[in-house]
Amino acid sequence: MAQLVSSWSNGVQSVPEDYLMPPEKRPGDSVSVCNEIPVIDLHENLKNNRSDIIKHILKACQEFGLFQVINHGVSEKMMEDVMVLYHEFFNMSIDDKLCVYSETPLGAACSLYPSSLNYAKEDVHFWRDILRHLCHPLEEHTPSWPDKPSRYRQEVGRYAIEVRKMGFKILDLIAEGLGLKDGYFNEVSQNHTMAINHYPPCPDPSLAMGIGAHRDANLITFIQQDQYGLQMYNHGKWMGIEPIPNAFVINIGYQLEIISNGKLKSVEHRGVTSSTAARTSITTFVGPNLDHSVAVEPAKELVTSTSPRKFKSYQFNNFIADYLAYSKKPVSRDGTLLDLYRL
Ligand SMILES: O=C(O)CCC(=O)C(=O)O
Ligand SMILES: [Fe+2]
Repeated sequence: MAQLVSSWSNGVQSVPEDYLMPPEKRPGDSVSVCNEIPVIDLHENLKNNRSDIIKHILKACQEFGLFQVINHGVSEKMMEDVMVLYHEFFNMSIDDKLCVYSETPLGAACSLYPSSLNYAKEDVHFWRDILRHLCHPLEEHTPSWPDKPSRYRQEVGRYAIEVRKMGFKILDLIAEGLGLKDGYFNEVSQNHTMAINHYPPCPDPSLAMGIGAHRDANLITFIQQDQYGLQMYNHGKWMGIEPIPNAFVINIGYQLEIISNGKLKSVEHRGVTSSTAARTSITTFVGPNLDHSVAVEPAKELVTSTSPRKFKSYQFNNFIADYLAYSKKPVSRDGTLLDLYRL
């Protein structure tokens, strides 16, 4: 239990040695918030011009691999309530958190753990705690979820349903933009996992990381954030993502890059800490299940004589094994995990 950052960091005056990032992995010079990252108003655009919004989304996925959406259909009240619920959750006593704490979170239906799935083998830890659980099918998974605060299962269950609906709506817009049929991504979207990150205030944010540079292994990710801290790497530099109340940040994962035959780009991103404010991000990962039996590969419709196939076919569980092995390697901008899958 002592490993949860939220259980020992309150009042700590300096960053403990096993949280000191090596210089090349530290946040570096001050990063400014980027105003060019598209903020797409789904309500206005869908009402007035569906084809414009599709173009807008595709352009964002090609240029940045990331965009924000507002008026997305998930109720603002629900988003606010769930954020308050998670503040309460991470402020609960250690004893209350123990019910879901796990030192071996990999493969668990629900667990609360520090840093990453790899804590025991890490040289340096990240300055965060994570509550992670499966969400689909809902009835199957809610019994494994926390039962404190007492409204947890009901409120988060409703939130998961709404975010899933929004997710499919956005995936259908992306499918249409790529020239794929409605519902094209349904089969590779059966895994719906929520990971709620909590980054307590850190005595020296220049020396630690909330989460290191990475790309997401899944198809697409939806993030609700309450404070600044998320950054993406683009055009040779790190850029901050502005926290917009009631918006979702949407970022493209490796599977969407591969299935789109490289037309959409996965985005490298990371999270920094603050010395004054705790940060909570409610992350929803959508992608294939680990036991997804059909090979993942570029959509046949996107492979043509002018756009030859770029990636091999593979089983998703093998990809995840490579992803976990790769994430332990030193950061290098010369290549990505995708090089292993390129033809
Ligand atoms: O905290 C965030 O905003 C991002 C977290 C993240 O990138 C992840 O959990 O994969
Ligand atoms: Fe991520």
